[in-house]
Amino acid sequence: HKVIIVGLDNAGKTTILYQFSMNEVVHTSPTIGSNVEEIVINNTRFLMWDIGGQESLRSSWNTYYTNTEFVIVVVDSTDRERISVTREELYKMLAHEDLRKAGLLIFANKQDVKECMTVAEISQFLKLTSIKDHQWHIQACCALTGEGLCQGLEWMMSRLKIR
Ligand SMILES: Nc1nc2c(ncn2[C@@H]2O[C@H](COP(=O)(O)OP(=O)(O)OP(=O)(O)O)[C@@H](O)[C@H]2O)c(=O)[nH]1
Ligand SMILES: [Mg+2]
Repeated sequence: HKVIIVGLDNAGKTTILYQFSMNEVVHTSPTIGSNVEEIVINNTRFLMWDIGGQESLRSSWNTYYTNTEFVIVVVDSTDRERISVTREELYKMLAHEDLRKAGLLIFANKQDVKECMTVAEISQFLKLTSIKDHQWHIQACCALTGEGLCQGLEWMMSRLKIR
């Protein structure tokens, strides 16, 4: 199952990818292009593409969309200034033909930081309840400790069973 991990630069996408594949916090630098890892959970294989989020790279996110079953959007919960940029990018993606059937998992990352936005605040900013044409789920997490990441994967697994 093909999964893409997107979101603004510095959101924690690469940190999440390597928590999934190695159970470790790796030292990251901004991703240019992408990283890909295979993750196997209960005999289910996910091919996860972690894509660089810098502004100049966002226009090429769409080259990764073909056959994507899940989009993981990683939000830096401490970045109140740019949540509206995430919202724009989110709705642009959801409108793309190649992602018509994709499920949407949102990670509200960096929950370890004091005074970060809560899941409720992020849901509201992103207007998630207005999304009717995609299955979606939002999950609080901390990529540094791994907290919340398994719950996100469990949601994806549960969607696969329904289909
Ligand atoms: N406090 C805190 N910092 C985190 C967390 N997750 C990631 N970070 C830090 O955020 C910074 C950016 O993480 P990356 O994983 O490189 O971010 P990215 O989304 O891959 O960024 P690009 O590749 O530029 O798109 C790093 O310094 C991470 O250590 C978290 O849950 N809490
Ligand atoms: Mg990265």
